[in-house]
Order: sequence, then structure tokens, then C-alpha cells
Amino acid sequence: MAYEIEHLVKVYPRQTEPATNDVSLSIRAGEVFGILGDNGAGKTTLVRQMVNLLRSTSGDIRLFGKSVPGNPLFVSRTVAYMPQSSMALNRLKVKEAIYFAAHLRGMSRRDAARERDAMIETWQLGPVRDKSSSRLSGGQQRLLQLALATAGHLPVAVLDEPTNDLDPVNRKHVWEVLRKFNAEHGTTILFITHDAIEAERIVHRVGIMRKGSFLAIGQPAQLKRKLLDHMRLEVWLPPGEVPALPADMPQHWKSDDNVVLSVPRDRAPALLSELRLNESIDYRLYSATLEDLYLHYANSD
Ligand SMILES: Nc1ncnc2c1ncn2[C@@H]1O[C@H](COP(=O)(O)OP(=O)(O)OP(=O)(O)O)[C@@H](O)[C@H]1O
Repeated sequence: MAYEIEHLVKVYPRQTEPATNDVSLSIRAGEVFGILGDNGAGKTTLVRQMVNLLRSTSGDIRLFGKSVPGNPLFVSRTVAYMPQSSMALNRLKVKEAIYFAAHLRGMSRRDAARERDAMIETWQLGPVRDKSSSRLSGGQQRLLQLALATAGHLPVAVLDEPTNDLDPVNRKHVWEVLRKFNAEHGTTILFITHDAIEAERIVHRVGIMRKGSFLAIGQPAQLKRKLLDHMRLEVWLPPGEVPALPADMPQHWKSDDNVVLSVPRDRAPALLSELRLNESIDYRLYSATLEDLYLHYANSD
């Protein structure tokens, strides 16, 4: 096991509600685990406890069998952590920051230089390699943070929203690189994301968090079984159009011009032929995704 977490609790000072509430979770070495959950669910709190940046109120966290709070040096040599917001890099150039990250992880100067070049290529930072890290765009900052977290290939990477600030092409690239690192280096990867549809392609298991606890943990296919008899119907309406949609189907999302419905499979054909009659309505029907699973839980109370 990479991580074994038992009955973990964090109550912040002067707070009454716990931010993480009796969390128990094991993550296998070499596993890719995604954490989904709404804002304030406790995801960042949990990973900060796991990387020793936050003292737990109670409970136990072990990393490869060693107590996390009791072995800070072991944790920092084993786990690379990428926080949600960028770290201060003292205006280091991109190439310098990556070189130092690799060197600080114990690589010789020559190996660190090689790793710097490999990371610049992998994360497509070539065009900004000589640029000061303080002058990068939000997306370039995110790619640099990913390069810093993965330089030197520590056994475990904990990534807080790795695809935030990225455009769709870069988002796909990030998931692809992480999948490759997992396959080639056996890196255990734990990440938080709101990008459920794309993350589904690389996770072995996901956990859905709410109010400090996991509502569900499992393989996406296994968790989605409860949605197998449903499809996701997304409908875009022209401005001012009143949606003529069945009232008895759960609506996962609704705005003035967009509705996401969970539709029983057997009722989908009839519903589609009704929608087809109105050419100004744009729609899409597909099998349930991880996002639908998340929405299912998010709407469950
Ligand atoms: N330093 C702090 N002091 C007090 N309360 C905090 C602190 N940090 C977080 N919280 C509270 O703990 C709860 C969990 O916050 P956390 O940042 O872990 O959520 P999250 O799931 O990562 O949310 P998001 O998706 O918005 O990043 C929230 O209610 C938040 O207000």
C-alpha cells in the first residue's frame, strides 16, 4: 500500500464543523486515484494532511507503512505535492526552477540537467524555457508546477487540480502525460479535479467527497453501474425558449439555456423524436459519465 488512512479528522481552529470527518482510505502503490467533490468538500484539506502540511486533529496516515506525521523527511523524499495555487519561485527562469527541483531531489548536476530538458519537452515548456517564472500565463504556470512536481519521478505525486487554468488541448495533454508516467514509472498518482469527464480516462479508482467524507469510492465502471439504465441528455435552448421536457426525470443542471437530464434508456427514443421536431433546439445524448455519477451524488440529499 502507498497510503493507508484511518479515521482521519481535521477541525480547523475556531471551527465547529470538521473539514475532514472520519476519512478512511487505502491507495495501492502504482494506483491512479481521483478525488471529486464540490467546493468546500474537504479535498484540499485531506491532501494537505496526507503530505504533512497540515496537522490532523485525530486519526492515522501511513505512507508505505510509515507514519506520515512521524517521518517528515521520508514523506518529502517520497511524495511530490503540487498545490492548487502556484508556489513562489523567486523569479527563477523556467529552466532553472526545473533544474533545481531535480537537483534538490538528489540528482547529480548532469542528471538534473538531463531531467530539466526532458521535463521541458514533456510539458511543452520549450517556448518559455528562458522566461522568468513570474512572467508566465496562468496555464504556463500550471505546466511549470506540473514539471516541478514530476521532475525526478518521486514514487508518489499528489496533485491539487492539475488541469486548472489549462485550455482543452493542454488538459488532454496533462492527462496523457500522467497516464504515461504511471505506466512507465509506476508512479502512484492522487489528484483532485473538477474535470470529471476527462479524468475518467486515467483513473483506476475515484472517491466522491462531500462535507468532509467520502460518499463513494470505487472503479468508475463499478460506481456507474447504478446509472447504467440511464443516459445523460444535455439540451441547449435558444434564448427565451421554454423547455418542454418531462418533469419526472431528474434534472442535474438547469440554467436559462442549458438543461442536463438523467433519462431512463427506454424513454430516450421517444424523447429524442420529440426534440427533433424543434430544429432550433440543440441536444446531445450519451451514456452516463463520471460527471453524471458526481452529479447523482451531489443531488442526492
Ligand atoms: N485555514 C482554514 N481555516 C478554517 N477553515 C478552513 C481553512 N481551510 C479550509 N477551511 C474550511 O474547510 C472546509 C474544506 O475546505 P477545503 O479547502 O479542504 O475544500 P475543497 O474541497 O478543497 O474545496 P475547493 O474545491 O473549493 O478547493 C471548507 O468549509 C473551508 O471553508
